[in-house]
Amino acid sequence: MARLNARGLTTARIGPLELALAIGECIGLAGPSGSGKTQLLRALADLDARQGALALDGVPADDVEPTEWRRRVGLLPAEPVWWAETVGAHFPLDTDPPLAALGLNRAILQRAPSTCSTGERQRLALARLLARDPQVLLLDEPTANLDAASAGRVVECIRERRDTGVAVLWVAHDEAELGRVADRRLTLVDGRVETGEAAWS
Ligand SMILES: Nc1ncnc2c1ncn2[C@@H]1O[C@H](COP(=O)(O)OP(=O)(O)OP(=O)(O)O)[C@@H](O)[C@H]1O
Repeated sequence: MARLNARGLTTARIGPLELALAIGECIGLAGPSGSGKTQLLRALADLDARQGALALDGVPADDVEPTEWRRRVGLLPAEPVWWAETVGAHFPLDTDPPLAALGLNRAILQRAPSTCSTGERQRLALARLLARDPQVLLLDEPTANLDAASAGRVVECIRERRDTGVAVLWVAHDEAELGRVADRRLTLVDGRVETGEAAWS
């Protein structure tokens, strides 16, 4: 059974398309700018109006509270939003976010988000997402603002989650990065899945 399954998924800008993301699988999603990658992630996270069927571990999205669906199917946007005064206020209570694994010091939790660098905020947004323990990770260019060392930490962190059964959909423009992280790759063109390749190295 697929961890995340989409059938006939259609929004104003994508589809209809089929997608099956297996337990412990990382699919790399490529495609030209404007092809609909972000829109696909948003549709899977149930953030936009859509048609078609979505299911998580066989349970239809319509049978799951939208907030619970979004906790289980976690989206890391390309431009994460910060609303509270301190970084720490964005983290759920009683959780242990993987800050050290992402090269971040706990002291950063006391700071205002605006005082953090773009790359720090990108990793903090990932830590915030992982702290909620999603079963599916939808990652929109998660290493776009990072140096090689930080990007490597992100890759390791996501691999560890994948190895525990989390399913990952990883959007990137960098073919080499997708080659490193993805079990297989899909390409989106004009909102439709154009190619699916067999397993990468
Ligand atoms: N709210 C909106 N109103 C009108 N058009 C939109 C809206 N949101 C997205 N689009 C359009 O939908 C298309 C797909 O956008 P999307 O952000 O999914 O592309 P993408 O593949 O993620 O691109 P990139 O690689 O540049 O991030 C684009 O042409 C975009 O301009």
